[in-house]
Formats: sequence, structure tokens, C-alpha cells
Amino acid sequence: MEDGNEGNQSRSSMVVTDGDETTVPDAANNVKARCWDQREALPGEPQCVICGRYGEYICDETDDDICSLECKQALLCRVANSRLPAGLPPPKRVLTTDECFYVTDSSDKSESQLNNEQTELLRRKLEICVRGDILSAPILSFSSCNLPQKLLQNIEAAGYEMPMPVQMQAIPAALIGKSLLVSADTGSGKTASFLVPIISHCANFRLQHFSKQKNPLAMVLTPTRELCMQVEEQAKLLGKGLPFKTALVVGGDAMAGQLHRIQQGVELIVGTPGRLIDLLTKHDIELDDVMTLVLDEVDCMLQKGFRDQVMQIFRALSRPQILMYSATIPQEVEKMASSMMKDIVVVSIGKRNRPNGAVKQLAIWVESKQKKQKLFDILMSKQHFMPPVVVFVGSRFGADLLSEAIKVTTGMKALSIHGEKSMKERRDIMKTFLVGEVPVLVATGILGRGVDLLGVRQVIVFDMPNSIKEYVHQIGRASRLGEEGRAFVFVNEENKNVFPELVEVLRSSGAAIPRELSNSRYTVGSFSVGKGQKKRKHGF
Ligand SMILES: Nc1ncnc2c1ncn2[C@@H]1O[C@H](COP(=O)(O)OP(=O)(O)OP(=O)(O)O)[C@@H](O)[C@H]1O
Repeated sequence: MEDGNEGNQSRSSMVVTDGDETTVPDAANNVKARCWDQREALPGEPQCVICGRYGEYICDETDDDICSLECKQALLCRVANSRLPAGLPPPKRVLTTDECFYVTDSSDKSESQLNNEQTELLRRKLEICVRGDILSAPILSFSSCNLPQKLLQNIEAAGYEMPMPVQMQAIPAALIGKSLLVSADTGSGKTASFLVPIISHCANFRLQHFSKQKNPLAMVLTPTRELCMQVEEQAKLLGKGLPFKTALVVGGDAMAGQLHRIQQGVELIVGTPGRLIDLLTKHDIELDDVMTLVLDEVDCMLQKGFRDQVMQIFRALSRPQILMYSATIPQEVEKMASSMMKDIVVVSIGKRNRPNGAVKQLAIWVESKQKKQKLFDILMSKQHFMPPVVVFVGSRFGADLLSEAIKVTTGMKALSIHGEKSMKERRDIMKTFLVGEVPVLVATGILGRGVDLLGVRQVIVFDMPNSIKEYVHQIGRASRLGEEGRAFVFVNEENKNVFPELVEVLRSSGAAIPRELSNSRYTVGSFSVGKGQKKRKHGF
């Protein structure tokens, strides 16, 4: 197996192709050492089999596309471990015949300890890819990692019979204090994968260190109030009956109440960065005990707009463990994350930056003037309308106008939600929609990320967002935990900036591509090579 160190790698084992010719890079050529040195793959280009970035090289041992020496090493590890001499322990419970992973009895700890080969096999089956120094094997049951008994009961009461793949890997790694950058599909259980270790740490800490003064021990930052509310609710549910209290710190609610709650003593603060900074600068809150900081939707949190605030909060803490999550993690975010924390472990489940495969995408070419009529047609079609439905639009004003137009034209109840409404209104609207009183909710991007809209199986992207990342998150609202959902997507020439990526996303998901989209000069011009052709960069 290759040595993964930068610089002294033997590059002769990595064959690089240039068009149809095959060349072996010489020492003077700069082969990418780390995964994040490599750029994202453009539509039609080969992708690294480990991380999905541009597969600039071909591994000569396996003939697979890879992006860097780091991924080559991961690939070779994977291959070596796949030659298994011994099988896994016999499954106690098999989920389905084709989704056959292994769940050992919670009471039998020895059986739930996997050896290296079994760990690798399990990771491969579940498409768990790990980079960095990680000692922990995936867990097979919640009871195999010494969680407080009450937390286990709460997990069971929440209906979580077994951990989801992201939880299998992230929970044990977070429990041993690793800082993590985790990418996994929308709706795949990321929230519990950071809440479970946080609750466990907090409860154990309070039981071991008795003190009257209960300073916060963990913080979760998310980009929207709705997501904060949801995370806090889930934290309360999982932490019930334990020494674990939470405070919600978001704009729109009175700061005095939030401050009072923190002063009473809480273990976890869940908040949006803006309000949290406001609170921290105006009031003296002791943050020295914060052991864990979570950046949910990390790509959004480290984007311009939030980044400075997030970094300000991070610097106010005393080197906490950082847990960063999103369904979409571009390269620059990985770089930023690695500069914030040395020895970060990168975990990805499935293909990165791709839409959830359970959501069937139906892209429709429709001119802007016809979009409303097309929407009404869908909403009034017995065949196509699957309430409750979220319709995503690009502006607050547009959301209000469209919900009114839906009411007038279809006679259906419809509501709109966006950042200009008060917190009370936003809470009431969410409640009304989630209990099924209103079948259509027109939303801006505030509902696009993270929000768990149980029961929603259909999303209509009325205004295509400016980035494919946001699109991936928006259509992700149509499916939770792999249940099938459907997304109608309206597209026209006005969305030309996302054409190449959209085509790639549709193509890789097996969705039909509207003729106008595939024929558009913005799409055609962006493809230098057809899929499957292995054209590589010159000059290294
Ligand atoms: N182990 C589990 N067993 C059953 N249900 C689970 C489990 N873990 C999480 N869930 C449920 O799965 C749903 C989706 O989880 P969650 O909201 O954490 O997804 P997510 O990965 O954060 O999605 P997004 O990227 O959209 O934010 C939730 O309703 C949650 O309660």
C-alpha cells in the first residue's frame, strides 16, 4: 500500500492519461497530494471514485479515476480490505435482502466490535468514506457506545430502532472527541448524529462535575430560525429526563427571555449567528465551558454573510471540538474547515454534493410568463398533485403574491412563509402546514435547508435558485430517510448560470433533461467532453 505522505509519494504508480494517451507523471510534475487540492469535476468529466472530485488521474492498480494521492491511498486501503479472509458475524437481523447490513444484539458488546476488515466491508456497503485519523469503527446499534441509559430510552421512544449510516460513523467519532466535517444526503439523520454525542457529553459532564453555576457546554449554529427551532426541539426530546437544558437564541423573539434562560443554566445553546453575537456582545455570558461547537449547514455558515459572525463566535470559545455538517460541501469549505481545526476527520456518506436519490426530479422547461399557469395545472391535477406541497420561490414579495394567486385560482388554502414575517406568524404557519390544515406552502429559501417537513413528499421549485447547492437542499425537503419524493423544477433561459450543473445533476440522477435545456448554448458550450470519455488535463 502506498505511503500517504505528501512529497515523498511514489508517483510512478499513478498513471495519468491525456486524452487517449497514457503518461506516467514524472517527479517534476505536481500531482495533487490532498483531496482538497483538487477542483470539483465539471459536467462530463471523470470523477474520483472516493470523493467525487475531478478524477484527474487513473490508479494503475485498480484502473479507477482518482483525484489525488490521498484518495489513491484510501482506494488502495479499500481494495486491500475487500479481500476478506473472514466473513462478518452472522446477522441477528437483516433489514431487507438487498439492504443487508448487520445489526448485532445490543446486549452483546463483544459481537458489536468489528475488526478492521469488517469495518471496511461495512463502510463500503454503506458508502461511508472516511479521511483523516479516525480510530472508531461504525457502530451497529445505539447501545454499543456507552450512552446514558436515559438517552437510549429517549432514542427508542423517538422511534430510532437502529442508527442511520451517518450516525453509525459520526456518533462514535464525535464521542471520542474528534472534530468532524460530515457530508450526507438531505434527510439522512444528520441532526441526531451530532445531538446524541452532545447530549451524552453534557449529561456525563454534569453528573461528574457538580457546580451551582451551569455554563453552556455546547452550541449549535444554523442559518435559519426554523432550523434552530427544529434542532432545539429534537434536542429536548432526546435529552428529556437528563441534566440537559437548552436555550433557543434566534432573532424575532425577545432577547431578555433568552438571556434569562441561559442565566438559569443550560447545557446547549441553539442559535443563529447574528442574534447570538448580539447577545454575547451585550451581555456577559461565560463560554469557557463550551466543549462542542456544531455548524449545521456548514457550507452556508462559512459563506460570506455568515462567515465573519461564525468566526467571531468560534474565536470566543476555548478550542472546542467542531462538528460540521451539510448535504453539500464544496472544496473551499473543506479547506476552510481544515484551517479552523487541525486533524479534522472528513466523513462522507454516498456521493458528495448530489441530490438525494429518493427524490424523483421532473424538470420542465417553462417560460417565466407561463410558470403560474403551469403551477396551477399541477396543483389541480389529480395525477400530479401530492399534498402537502412546498413551492419554492425567489422573493418574499413573490411568495405572498403567489400564495394569493393559488387561493384565488385553485380555491385551495395556501400560505406563504419568508423572513419578513414575525416569529409568531412563522411559528403558526409552520404548525398549520405541518398538521395538514393547509396543503400548499409557498416559501423562500428559509425553508430550503435542514427543515424536516415530515409528510411532505412533493416540492415544486418555481424559481430556480442561483446555485445548485441550494437546489439540492430544496428538493431534499421532498424525502426523509430514503422515502420516495418528487420534485417539479421549472427552468428557462433565465437560469442559464446553473445549466451545466443542473444538467449534470439531472443526468447523474437518471432524470429526463428537457430538450431546450440540453440544446441551450449555455449547456452545450460547457461540455468539452462527453460522459465516459477520459480526457485529462495537460502539463503535469
Ligand atoms: N436512526 C433513525 N431512525 C429513524 N428515524 C430517524 C433516525 N435518525 C433520524 N431520524 C429521522 O429522520 C428524519 C430526517 O433526519 P434529519 O432531519 O436529521 O435529516 P438531515 O440529514 O439533517 O437532513 P437535511 O440535510 O435535510 O437537514 C427526521 O425526522 C428524524 O427524526
